[in-house]
Amino acid sequence: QDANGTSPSIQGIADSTPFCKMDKDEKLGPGCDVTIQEINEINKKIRKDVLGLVNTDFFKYFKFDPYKQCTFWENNDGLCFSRSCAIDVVEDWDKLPEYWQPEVLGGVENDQNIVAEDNEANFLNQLCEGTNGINELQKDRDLNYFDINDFTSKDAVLVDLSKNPERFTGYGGQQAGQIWTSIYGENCFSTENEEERCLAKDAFYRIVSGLHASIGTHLSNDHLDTETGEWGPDLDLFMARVGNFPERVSNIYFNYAIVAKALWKINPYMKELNFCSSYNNDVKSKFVNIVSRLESKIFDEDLMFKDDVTSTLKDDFRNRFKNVTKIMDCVHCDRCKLWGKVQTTGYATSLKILFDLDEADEETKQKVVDGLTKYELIALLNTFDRLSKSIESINNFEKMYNDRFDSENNKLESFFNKNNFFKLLQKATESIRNTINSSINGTNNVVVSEEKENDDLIENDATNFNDLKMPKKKKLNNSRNSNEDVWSNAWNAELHNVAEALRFIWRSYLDLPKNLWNLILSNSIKLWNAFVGVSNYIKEDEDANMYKLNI
Ligand SMILES: Cc1cc2nc3c(=O)[nH]c(=O)nc-3n(C[C@H](O)[C@H](O)[C@H](O)COP(=O)(O)OP(=O)(O)OC[C@H]3O[C@@H](n4cnc5c(N)ncnc54)[C@H](O)[C@@H]3O)c2cc1C
Repeated sequence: QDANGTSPSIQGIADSTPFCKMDKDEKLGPGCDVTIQEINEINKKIRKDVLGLVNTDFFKYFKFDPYKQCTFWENNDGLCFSRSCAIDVVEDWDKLPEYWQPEVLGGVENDQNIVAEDNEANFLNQLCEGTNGINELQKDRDLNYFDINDFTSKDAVLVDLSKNPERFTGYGGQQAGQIWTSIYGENCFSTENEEERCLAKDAFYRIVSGLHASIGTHLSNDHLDTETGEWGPDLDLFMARVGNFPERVSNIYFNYAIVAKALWKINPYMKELNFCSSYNNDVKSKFVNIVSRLESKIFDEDLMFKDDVTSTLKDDFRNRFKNVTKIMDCVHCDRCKLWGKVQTTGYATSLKILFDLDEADEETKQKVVDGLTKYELIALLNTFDRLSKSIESINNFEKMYNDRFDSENNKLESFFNKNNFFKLLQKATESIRNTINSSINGTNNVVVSEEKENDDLIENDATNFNDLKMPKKKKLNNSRNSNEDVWSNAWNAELHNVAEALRFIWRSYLDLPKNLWNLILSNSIKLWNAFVGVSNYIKEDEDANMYKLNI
């Protein structure tokens, strides 16, 4: 055992756990001057505010079109019939809080139909004081990494995200597999510059894999136990989907860095916009509180798409990511589609802010910041919350894993180190070996050896078996040496054998008259029976056991 009391074999197992394989003090990769440990610390500090923010009335509503056609393959008809796949849409406007009612919001007449017809876009715009807050949907589509039609469709619905949590839905199988394959398949860029392509490919893959792993973390963290009917974390599922793959865990942190940097980058402009202050002062302070904990070094977006040569690559990247957001239309499970849209739009917004907003250039500022829609902001914040929640869950799963690992180690240790079956078996084997040796060398050795084993057992396990009453140890006279014992035993045995033989002869002489008398009597009876004819009636040599009862 080492200084910590851990046996080398167990230490070896501990070193090879997936969590140990992750170096928490190593930087997350090129472009990220931050470690997993540092992100854990940041996340702990801001988690409460992030949660508070996504539950405010501004950030908890999202608009999307669940009926939009899948444009990537035909015959995409199919439905997820599980209740967990369904979404609850905001329909009953009367039940919304007073400040959500149309007459309070910008003097719209008390006519719910107007709100419905105008689409909720108008409704939400007024929530943030229209032009004073977030601008109308941006028409300049070139800069977008998502499909802007998602929010202009007349079939789009408004959903309260807090009432439709991202969790296990049961969606999976071939359809889900096809979606993931298509998404990963978008990671294919055409450029001569090998280095740029590698960086773009790597970033694209990490974003998609981080999204995939984050979804896997949520569905494992909020999983339905079909036996008890209760929702809760499933450690085995998490390990199978994410925990056993340090690379996937690291990609979640990478995505956290990307979205955090995008938030950091728009922070100065949020102040300018006097963001939604008229409806909820708390929102702004929470936002500022979160962003003030983030640092610029968390992600260096300048490493990618550095010069003009890369602008084609950037366009390619943008179009391919836009495809990822559109592939979400092919998802059969509405709940998964909703969160898929929220998060891909959140990443799309981050990429736009990171790669197209040049703080030194007023024109890009106009294009990017002033053009941000509230849906992008809602998606951005909610995506950050999803990642923040994933990181919280990963830390929680790590604790669960270590607790289980420790308790299994303890069991393993006590299994091998205490007086368990295998130890007793080992002792029994030694004892048998000694017995065999003793029977070859002499009988007393067996006794001595067994006694010694008993003594050892009692002494070694005195602490473990205090409650057990063991028989008193026999004290043996060990003064004679073993050779003397052998000869004296042999002599005594021989004497004993001779005495027994003499006793047998003497006993035979004593019994002779009685035996002679019995013999004469038995033969006389036989003769008499023959004389009177009984011998024909009973066959004496017949086995008595052969008689049968004929009842
Ligand atoms: C957009 C979308 C949203 C979804 N949302 C939900 C949801 O909210 N709730 C829910 O219960 N299910 C959701 N699903 C389904 C879920 O993601 C899985 O597809 C499903 O649980 C089946 O999992 P699986 O083990 O078959 O492998 P999948 O997760 O489907 O993965 C397929 C293959 O991809 C590889 N892979 C897995 N994870 C990664 C990773 N992080 N990085 C790189 N490669 C990886 C593995 O080789 C794996 O075999 C969603 C699916 C999609 C496409």
